[in-house]
Amino acid sequence: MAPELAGKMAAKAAVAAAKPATKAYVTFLAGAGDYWMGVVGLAKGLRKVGSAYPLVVAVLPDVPELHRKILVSQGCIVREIAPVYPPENHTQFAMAYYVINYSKLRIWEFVEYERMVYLDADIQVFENIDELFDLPKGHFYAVMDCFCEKTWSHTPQYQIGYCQQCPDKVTWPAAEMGPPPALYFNAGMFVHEPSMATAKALLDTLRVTPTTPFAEQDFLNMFFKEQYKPIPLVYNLVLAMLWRHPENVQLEKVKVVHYCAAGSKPWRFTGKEENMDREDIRILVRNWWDIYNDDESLDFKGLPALAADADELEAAAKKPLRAALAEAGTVKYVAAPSAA
Ligand SMILES: O=c1ccn([C@@H]2O[C@H](COP(=O)(O)OP(=O)(O)O[C@H]3O[C@H](CO)[C@H](O)[C@H](O)[C@H]3O)[C@@H](O)[C@H]2O)c(=O)[nH]1
Ligand SMILES: O[C@H]1[C@H](O)[C@@H](O)[C@H](O)[C@@H](O)[C@H]1O
Ligand SMILES: [Mn+2]
Repeated sequence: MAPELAGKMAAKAAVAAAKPATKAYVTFLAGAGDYWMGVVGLAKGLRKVGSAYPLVVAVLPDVPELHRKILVSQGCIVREIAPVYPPENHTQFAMAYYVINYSKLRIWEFVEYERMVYLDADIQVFENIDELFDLPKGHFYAVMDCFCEKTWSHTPQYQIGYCQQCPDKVTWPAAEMGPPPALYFNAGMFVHEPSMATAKALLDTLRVTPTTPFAEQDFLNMFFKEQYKPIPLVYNLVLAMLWRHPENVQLEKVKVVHYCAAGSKPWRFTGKEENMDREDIRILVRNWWDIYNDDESLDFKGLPALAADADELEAAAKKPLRAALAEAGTVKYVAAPSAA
């Protein structure tokens, strides 16, 4: 190659490398509680599977400085967002719940990214899912939910035993109840395209939409009804699928696990809640910890002053799990590597 051309190409490559990524994973963090551990686990999981894109963490103002520093030390891009309040005149006792969940809508404002894959902090990625960034644009991609858990008892679906995961088991009684409900996704994982126009439309619509039990999840389902395209459940295994629809699950093919069933958050797992004593659940929780405890990667390196505090936080958060595993006697607990 002519040296001139090679030089030009090298210059072009340097410009491309210097350009900020236009694709990124994004998660969301609220409060001073222990969800930061979920974000750390997720950041490590994404790194472990060799994701080519960074993890942006949208944080509410109430996330303590220490937690933000831990996330930065894990390679995350921390972005503060303004809280989104639910429409006026709605149940005050549930205010915190709604503020937390509706604030997720701010991620449409991250317009420096053309495409993002949103993942809840209670999600772990066990295989590379970068291919999701290449899906055709113009749609909203997410995995279909399951209606069989008690959390759904307020819905007609649950009351008649209908679930979109097995629509032939109990067929929808269209004669009495009208057309079946639209396909409904779990909002713990989705692929979206940030846009100020969409962000504005979301907030404007929210202002005139009554709150509902599944907060932003119900809202997004309503808002993106026409654009929604289901993707295979390997991209968001809602744990209840394991006992509600085992015939639909091939666990060895699952790439993304969503620890959303009651009592399943790995960092506060006790194994005592319903279904949590299952072997598959215990293994999935252990797999999450294996990634969380993996110190091959960034693991608080370079922030020695903060490490002591981080250790204290981790030790406190791990107590229930250690006790549960010791009790069960099935899993050998491996202490977290030293943060120093
Ligand atoms: O104190 C909290 C609570 C929640 N979160 C963030 O909000 C996300 C959603 O909360 P959960 O994961 O606890 O909720 P679930 O997965 O159990 O519930 C489901 O319903 C919710 C609304 O009811 C959301 O739609 C959520 O994405 C969906 O999977 C968390 O992952 C986390 O990213 C925090 O940071 N701090
Ligand atoms: O189906 C799931 C499940 O029932 C969870 O417990 C609930 O938190 C989610 O919002 C829902 O989508
Ligand atoms: Mn979740």
